[in-house]
Amino acid sequence: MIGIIAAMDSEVREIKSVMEDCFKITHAGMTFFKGKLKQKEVVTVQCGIGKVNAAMCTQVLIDIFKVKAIINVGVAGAVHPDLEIGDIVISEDSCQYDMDARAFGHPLGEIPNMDITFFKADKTLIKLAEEAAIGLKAPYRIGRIMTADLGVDSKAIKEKLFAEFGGLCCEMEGAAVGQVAVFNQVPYLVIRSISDQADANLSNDYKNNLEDSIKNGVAIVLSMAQGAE
Ligand SMILES: C[C@H]1O[C@@H](n2cnc3c(N)ncnc32)[C@H](O)[C@@H]1O
Repeated sequence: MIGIIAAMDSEVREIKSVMEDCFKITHAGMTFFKGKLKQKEVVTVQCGIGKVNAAMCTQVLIDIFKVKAIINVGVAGAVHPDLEIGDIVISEDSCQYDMDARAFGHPLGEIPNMDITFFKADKTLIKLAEEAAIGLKAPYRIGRIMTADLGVDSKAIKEKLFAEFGGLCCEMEGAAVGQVAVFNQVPYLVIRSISDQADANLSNDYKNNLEDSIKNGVAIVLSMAQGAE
């Protein structure tokens, strides 16, 4: 069983529309759709926006649904200067850049007393996603995804983030899924499609590109399901 987590309703709707034998289970206020995607057993869920929602949802997928791998799909703001709207970012790892315990002597982004800043994604899932992107001729990059409970709409913030962490894009769930998955030793991957440039045009970009960007990300997940053993 593979868990697919998305923050938003339209992402789940896209995936659900191609699932078979689908039924609904509600847990912790979230609706899980269990069924088959290209013959693979999957459970798809809308976790809502933000790190706490994403973390809660990931733990439920692991404990209740016993998933063997987790894919978080969604949209993100571009941080790497060469990324364009619609491009795909595949996580090599992820970090929580709003974890700031520097006042207690810990580096920015490090989870205090746990000695970890970057949550490594699963190599096999990375390869599957890359093959899917190549197959779909979708422009993609593999690299770091940066997560916080913050919508980034400033060139200054994104430049600071790039300098500090070298991440490709910013969003609000990936590294929360990453932390829970890594601590539970469950393979995970984040796939993001760029919906905006994380700058002052955020609200316009986001509104105009959301639906197309969502489709790009979901297409990768569907193609991965097709290709996986
Ligand atoms: C608002 C939703 O879209 C993603 N998202 C898309 N663009 C950005 C951005 N510039 N900053 C933060 N999150 C973003 C988040 O992950 C969240 O789920």
